Amino acid sequence: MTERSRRTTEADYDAAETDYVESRALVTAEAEGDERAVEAALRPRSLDEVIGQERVREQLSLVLEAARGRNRAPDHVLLSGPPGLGKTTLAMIIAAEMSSPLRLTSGPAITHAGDLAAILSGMNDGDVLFVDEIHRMSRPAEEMLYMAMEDFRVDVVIGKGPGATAIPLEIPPFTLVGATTRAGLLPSPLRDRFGFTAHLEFYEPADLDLIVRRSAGLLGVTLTDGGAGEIASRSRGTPRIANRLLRRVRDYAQVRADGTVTLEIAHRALDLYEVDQSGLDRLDRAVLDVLCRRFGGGPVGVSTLAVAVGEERETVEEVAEPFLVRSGLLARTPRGRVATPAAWQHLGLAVPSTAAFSGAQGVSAAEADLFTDD
Ligand SMILES: Nc1ncnc2c1ncn2[C@@H]1O[C@H](COP(=O)(O)OP(=O)(O)OP(=O)(O)O)[C@@H](O)[C@H]1O
Repeated sequence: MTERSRRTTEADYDAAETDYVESRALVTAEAEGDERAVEAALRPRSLDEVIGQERVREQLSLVLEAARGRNRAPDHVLLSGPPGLGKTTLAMIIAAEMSSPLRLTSGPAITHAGDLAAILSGMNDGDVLFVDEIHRMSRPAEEMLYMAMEDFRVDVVIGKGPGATAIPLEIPPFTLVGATTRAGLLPSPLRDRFGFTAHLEFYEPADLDLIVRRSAGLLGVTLTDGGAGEIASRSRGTPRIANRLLRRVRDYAQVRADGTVTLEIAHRALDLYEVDQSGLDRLDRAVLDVLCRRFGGGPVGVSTLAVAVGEERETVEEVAEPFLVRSGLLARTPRGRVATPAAWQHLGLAVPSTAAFSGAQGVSAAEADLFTDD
């Protein structure tokens, strides 16, 4: 295991432990101004506390209950979906519901097969291993994982070339929970080894409303119906954003008003933070702006778009794009990303009669990338 991955794993593990061992340390966390700790304290702890995602919740509850009944580790679970929808939360809940320790790591931290072997060799019967961003694991580690998932065994290769020897290493039965924002990037041998796959969808405003109210309760924030609704409707279907906006609106209410989050206060605060009525933030608007004003509505490749807005391709692709597509403002086509008529209207621009969107067929991000040059 490399020093970097050891540090990542241990730090993550410590963070998970802290989440679970300590009670909801909101007061302390808040006093220390630690936003990450506040976020951790807002996480639902059991499936019953999870709001929305009914189908995933029901399916997962069945998988876990059956495993508990058989007194066996549940099948490996793959969670996919855009950031902030609750993948880490669900991984923690799986471990908690199985009363099993949780180990956390991430794909980018596993740079060598040896890193993975070191993690796996420290596992105990029934442990849950959470690998975030599993699509970013190195190829040799990925191949080692196939065998570990299926046979609970890995071959650790010692040495190089003709003198190399493979030492088999038995691993106690464990449950792998993989999370990915890009399920399409997972090679099918890996995808097929997950016994249960759940795709998390963006949340409906009514669910976000409940999430905002629950978090406000935990944070001790007084909030009116209008205030909750306004935050929910600007949260881009994402609980993490709902919680973040709630914290910013709370700051505004505390400093500029009497502390109560009303519709008016939420409205003013979110305008100040440049989150518009549809929940689009600066990056979303920058993507649409560049697409319409600089590239005439597209089609344009995602890498070009990312350079034009000064962001990483992954950020545009994984953070901005899914919400823009879902909002009907952007389409992925075989020739590149295209602004829809609604995007022009959203920016207050006239829809050009020659808009590239006419007749555009929406395709998945992976398909769109097959055709574009970036
Ligand atoms: N269903 C839910 N009900 C209530 N709160 C939720 C729910 N899902 C997520 N949250 C809240 O949203 C925050 C973000 O969730 P989480 O970290 O699990 O997302 P994620 O999908 O793992 O994101 P990333 O991929 O960026 O790590 C959590 O702190 C949690 O409080």
